[in-house]
Amino acid sequence: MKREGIKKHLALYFIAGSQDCPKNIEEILIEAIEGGITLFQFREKGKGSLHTSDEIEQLAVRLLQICRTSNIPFIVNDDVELALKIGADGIHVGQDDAKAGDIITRINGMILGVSVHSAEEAKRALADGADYIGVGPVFPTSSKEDAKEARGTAVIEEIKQAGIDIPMVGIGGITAENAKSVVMAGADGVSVISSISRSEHPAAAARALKKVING
Ligand SMILES: Cc1ncc(COP(=O)(O)OP(=O)(O)O)c(N)n1
Ligand SMILES: Cc1ncsc1CCOP(=O)(O)O
Ligand SMILES: [Mg+2]
Repeated sequence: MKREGIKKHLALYFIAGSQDCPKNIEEILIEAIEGGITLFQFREKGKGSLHTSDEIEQLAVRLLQICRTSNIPFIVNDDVELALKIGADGIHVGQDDAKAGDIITRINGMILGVSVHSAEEAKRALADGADYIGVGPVFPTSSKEDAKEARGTAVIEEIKQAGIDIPMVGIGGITAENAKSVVMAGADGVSVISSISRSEHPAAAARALKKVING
């Protein structure tokens, strides 16, 4: 699945690691899938995350199995080796991670996502072979300790206006209340952590987001 094929999966892109989940992450993922998420990223990092590589790999495999039974593509954040080892569907890297241009030859057609914060970075991600970009933080977030300043939908609009043709999601502080503005600005979908993972009812939270995005 490359650029055009990925667009439909970007509609509601759920990201989580155990640190984001007040209850069992597997239960939350199952409920999020019930609610209609279209893509999942395993992002085990930051305060409260698992420590050992064995624990992380075992959790990744369990979550991958859940996604496989529902045909939800499974993306690994940051860790190219883990993505390759467990046979993930894709890898997501940021500007401070392994460089997209360097890993593209190693990932054998896996989906490649890249985080960008400007039109310039979006242009480079496209040239490096990224299948999609994550743009943000759009709104302030508490889920990423080293998040950059939130820039609203301005960067999404800049990328669209510059004619950089690459599938994209907005990320950071997105809720059912503000998701529409992200899609209206030109994103193909939204990526969320806490709106789903910290909801008392993850399925209902995903459903509410989906309704706004599709509506
Ligand atoms: C879809 C999506 N967009 C952006 C990010 C952020 O990636 P990065 O800047 O590398 O930060 P970390 O998530 O690694 O802390 C993402 N993970 N997913
Ligand atoms: C991983 C990441 N990258 C930019 S903001 C962010 C965190 C998004 O989490 P939330 O949806 O809870 O604001
Ligand atoms: Mg990263």
